[in-house]
Amino acid sequence: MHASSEAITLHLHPRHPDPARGLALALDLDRASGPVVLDPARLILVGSARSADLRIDDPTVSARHARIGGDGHGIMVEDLGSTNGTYVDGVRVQRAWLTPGVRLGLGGFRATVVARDASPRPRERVNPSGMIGSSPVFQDMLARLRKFAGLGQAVLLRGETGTGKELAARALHGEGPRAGGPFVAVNCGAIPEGLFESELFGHVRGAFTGAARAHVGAFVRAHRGTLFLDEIAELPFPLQAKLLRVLETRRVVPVGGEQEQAIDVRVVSATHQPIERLVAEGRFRCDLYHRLSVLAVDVPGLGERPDDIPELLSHFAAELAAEFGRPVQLTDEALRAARGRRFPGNIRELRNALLRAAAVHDGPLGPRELFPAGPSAPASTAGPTDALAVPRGTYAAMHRSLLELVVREAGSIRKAAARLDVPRSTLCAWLKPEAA
Ligand SMILES: Nc1ncnc2c1ncn2[C@@H]1O[C@H](COP(=O)(O)OP(=O)(O)OP(=O)(O)O)[C@@H](O)[C@H]1O
Repeated sequence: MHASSEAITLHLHPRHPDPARGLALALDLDRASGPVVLDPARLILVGSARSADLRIDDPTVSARHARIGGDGHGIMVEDLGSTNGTYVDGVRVQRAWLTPGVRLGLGGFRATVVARDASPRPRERVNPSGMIGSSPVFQDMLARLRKFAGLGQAVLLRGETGTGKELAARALHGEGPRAGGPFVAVNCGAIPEGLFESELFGHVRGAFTGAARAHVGAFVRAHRGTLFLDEIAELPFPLQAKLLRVLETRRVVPVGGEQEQAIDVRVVSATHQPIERLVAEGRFRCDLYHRLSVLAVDVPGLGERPDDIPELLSHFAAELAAEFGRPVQLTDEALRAARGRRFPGNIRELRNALLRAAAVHDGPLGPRELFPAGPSAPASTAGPTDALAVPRGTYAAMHRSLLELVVREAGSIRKAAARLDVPRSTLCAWLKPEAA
């Protein structure tokens, strides 16, 4: 997912600025020199360029990354077309007010906005990375994320498309000890097969035709931070072995190069595919799967937390109101209708429905404005979607399909192996296609 590649950039208004406090802000960069006071009467240029007023020496920060300054009402940050984006509480923004307590991200660099003269304090325990939702299933997931954030191990995020896996990855990064390091997101589903190696590990100049310049790979860019590998199931099979080697040796060699480079990276990966089934079918390496899923988090779809839908809609309405500079209101009827609807594209689909409605209609938005295509099948009619059909073929094929069924039922190969009382490696071997 793609907060970083979304077509729409929000002009976010995270909280209404309180002029009394909003004008007395400082930026806590976690430096020994203490927070940098933000002068409401002055615009400062923030970036990695030597000439920047506030220089941040970080490879993910652009030379002229953002501008921060007062406009008489409060202090704002404005992205200046940076490569890796400006984030407020985990949401990519073009422009946003800064208020005490918000987490400002410049590329992979993180800083906290604090009230001037206030000593930096840990953020109150609100949902991390601006993730909205109060339902028990969602709060359980957040509790898991918080617990895992402090650990160094790899995390696999599983969940349907649009459920917030990238936000969850950012939360793992932002709430953990690597928060000051870079967060680098790579969408494995969007990289042409021939470029994978170079994207992940980099290449030296002249490594292949067209490689006129050296390229720093994602692993090196994520050094001391987090590498988010989205759509990990799309990683071509031959690359899976290479990725495994890098994870085991903690060293990368750029394409065409000889020099190994040590890397210290936490890998968080995500998939909306039934990855255990892909492992069972021999399409995803079992050993890599185990490497990536030391810890796993299931990000619930909206179908599992319909009670959060009104809250999410109200949150997005407030964001859009700030962007459009006019109120965006939803009727109670619209909120009720949304709660009873299915959203296969989950939160992304929900937000886009509101965005479309708010762009077209000025007044309060009812069900008809929000869902002009008419009612969808109510949420409760969603039947079982992907029951595994066991083929009536050869004994070997049926045997494998039944094992796959056990893996899916159990939720992981490890659990399935425990249920069958066989070592994990044995189950992996049985599941290989050639074993059928
Ligand atoms: N809990 C949440 N609260 C507020 N906004 C959310 C939440 N979860 C997701 N979003 C928003 O929904 C959109 C989709 O989220 P995200 O890209 O993280 O999903 P994803 O699961 O990674 O999607 P994909 O599988 O398609 O890559 C984003 O705009 C994100 O900001």
